[in-house]
Amino acid sequence: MKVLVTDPIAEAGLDRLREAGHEVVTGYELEGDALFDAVADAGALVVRSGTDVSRELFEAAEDLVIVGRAGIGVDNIDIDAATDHGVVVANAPEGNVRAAAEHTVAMAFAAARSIPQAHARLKDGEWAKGDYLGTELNGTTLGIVGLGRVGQEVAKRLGSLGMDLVAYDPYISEERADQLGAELADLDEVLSRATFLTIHTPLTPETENLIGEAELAELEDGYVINCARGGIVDEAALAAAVEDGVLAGAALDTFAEEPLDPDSPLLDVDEVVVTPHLGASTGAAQEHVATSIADQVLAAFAGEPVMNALNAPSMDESAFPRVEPYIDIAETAGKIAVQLLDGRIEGVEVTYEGDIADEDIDLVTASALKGVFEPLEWQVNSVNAPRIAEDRGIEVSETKRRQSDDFQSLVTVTVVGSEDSVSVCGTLFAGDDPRIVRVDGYRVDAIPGGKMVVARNTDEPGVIGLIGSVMGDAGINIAGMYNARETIGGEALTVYNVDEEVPEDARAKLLADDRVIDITYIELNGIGNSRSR
Ligand SMILES: NC(=O)c1ccc[n+]([C@@H]2O[C@H](COP(=O)([O-])OP(=O)(O)OC[C@H]3O[C@@H](n4cnc5c(N)ncnc54)[C@H](O)[C@@H]3O)[C@@H](O)[C@H]2O)c1
Ligand SMILES: O=C(O)[C@H](O)COP(=O)(O)O
Repeated sequence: MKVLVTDPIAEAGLDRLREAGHEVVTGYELEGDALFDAVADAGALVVRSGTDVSRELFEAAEDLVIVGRAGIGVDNIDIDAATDHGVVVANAPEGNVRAAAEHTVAMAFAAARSIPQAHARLKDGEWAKGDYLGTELNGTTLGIVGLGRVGQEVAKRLGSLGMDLVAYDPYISEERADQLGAELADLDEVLSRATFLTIHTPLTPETENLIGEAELAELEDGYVINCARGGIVDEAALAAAVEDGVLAGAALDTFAEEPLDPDSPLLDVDEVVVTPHLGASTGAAQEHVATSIADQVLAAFAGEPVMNALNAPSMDESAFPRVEPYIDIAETAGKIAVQLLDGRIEGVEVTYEGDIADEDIDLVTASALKGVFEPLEWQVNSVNAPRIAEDRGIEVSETKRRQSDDFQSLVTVTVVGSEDSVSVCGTLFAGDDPRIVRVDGYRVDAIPGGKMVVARNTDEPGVIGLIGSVMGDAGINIAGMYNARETIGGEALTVYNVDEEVPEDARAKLLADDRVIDITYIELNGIGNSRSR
């Protein structure tokens, strides 16, 4: 597969992709049409914060399976569009946390002690010792906005340097804050108590311009440090507040527009320290995020769960072997069930019985939905199948039962229609042998793969013979046949695994016989299921 890498990542990550046999194409300068052309045949796109991964880009990227963000922030990626296009978005949320926290600490000291300014003057030959009277961090209060991964690491470091910690984060528990020695408070209180305010939230509609002119004024004579994302602090208001002496200083690593405009007012204010988004730029952090993303790209290519997927079910690696067979079984069951249903789909129920009920089954349910929607939709996969259900108002439910009467594990996919519903059950026999064991209430024993015919007919002598001879005349080899009936002389259902496609005319010939109620032909491998009833 082609992996397009549009922001620089560590060589270790690129090597891992190459060693797995993929073509790695780097295009750090790509923009506009050139970027769209380059992504057109890419299976994966790997980015940092420098690439705008827009809806238009997804539209141009027909083969794209995954966008890997070698870092944390995904505000440059349209995740909604990725989901619509069935593309997994994954990031590397752990690898650069300590680097970002250390940079934040460095920026706090840089602003408090005017290190860059004094350094620049001394380099110019000026001994400006009398011009700088710094602020001690020890004994002052640090206000933390966003007590997530980076915020917590900053709390540990600056707390241990003697700062009092007060944090604003509506999504963190009191207990966790306590463990860090931080007091939780609302934003106003944080602003009124803090001398240093450090920002560690993602950029979201909720956090955009969270810190504007009014908030800065509350921070009276304090310092703002932003190593999270530009746009959370209003840059013009910040420049003015420092310039006017409302604040003592600021230190910024991230900006609303990057690269920062050389005409930005921030650059005109001496007490504003800036770095060009360097928080994650350490060798260790870059190697970590690059290899993490490479591994996730390889997992996506192999159809395995992607560890840090943001828009797809993810799964613990150690659980995957136990769950993997049921992913295919559920997809097949969904595919069969939907094709046996008459009328509109109103809901999909997936039931897990036995050992499988103890597992993380999000991916199995997503796969069942993929099976249900695949005959109806192009480009459906386990990423966008839950979205398709939601968009269409199709209710999805999961039920788990630890007991299973007949099987060690059983997965049942029920497609609920406006008038009727159809259930298909699958299991794994000993020796990892997958089987469809019930179709619409009939006990069968069919292989869930290849080409399949499900026939419903009246239970009379000669019908199976008729089906066999029509198939034989059409040159179709029957590999397996599983017949079940309601009552003697009632309705019967037979599942045939066949080696060749069953042509339209053969199906028509069967349907012309009154004893045949319906014939459904299903191709289980690949898109292009056809159905004839
Ligand atoms: N400068 C850099 O190079 C660099 C490096 C790493 C991370 N970052 C950025 O740092 C930020 C934090 O990263 P992280 O890994 O700690 O993320 P995280 O998701 O672990 O933590 C973010 C925290 O913000 C909180 N939050 C969300 N909305 C909030 C709101 N409206 N008000 C208050 N709190 C809110 C969340 O509850 C969460 O605890 C992100 O923006 C990330 O992109 C920058
Ligand atoms: O969100 C992140 O991971 C950091 O901001 C780092 O961004 P970068 O990978 O573009 O340096």
